[in-house]
Amino acid sequence: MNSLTLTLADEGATLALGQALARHITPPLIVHLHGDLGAGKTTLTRGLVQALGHQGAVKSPTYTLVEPYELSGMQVYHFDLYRLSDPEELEFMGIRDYFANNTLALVEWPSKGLGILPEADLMVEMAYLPTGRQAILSGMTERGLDVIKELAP
Ligand SMILES: Nc1ncnc2c1ncn2[C@@H]1O[C@H](COP(=O)(O)OP(=O)(O)OP(=O)(O)O)[C@@H](O)[C@H]1O
Repeated sequence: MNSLTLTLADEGATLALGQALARHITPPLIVHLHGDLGAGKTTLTRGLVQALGHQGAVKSPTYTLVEPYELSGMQVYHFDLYRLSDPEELEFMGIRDYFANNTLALVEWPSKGLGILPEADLMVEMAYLPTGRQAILSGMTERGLDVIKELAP
């Protein structure tokens, strides 16, 4: 199975998916989070980051581009590239240095970094449903496919 389609009835279900991901993720892993404004990308990230042990709030780093966390012995970077006007800006911030061995990278709006942002292991596409949200998870590499296998019911 290369992908998994899930219906998330409410915010709690999105948080629970983040928690489930936290249980099955081993770094290095790059997760791209696609979806319109308000589709639930930050909520999913919050569930994941808090399940890894972060106690405080999790906000989208829209202006700072990246929020770093050190959790469960790994380096976690939460990117929000919404305000990136040119993918070249990622070169200036030394993007490659963020994708080291022990790193989990969660990237909102990866389409803004096209061509420079490293490819995803796992792609998550969030979309609106008449009630709630849908999440489609796709494994893009062996490492990403392993996560899908673990998550599959
Ligand atoms: N499965 C769900 N059903 C209904 N509402 C949800 C669901 N998941 C998250 N939400 C709600 O959707 C709203 C927007 O979520 P969130 O901020 O995570 O979106 P986002 O994709 O990060 O948006 P942006 O691109 O603007 O940062 C929040 O109020 C959140 O509680």
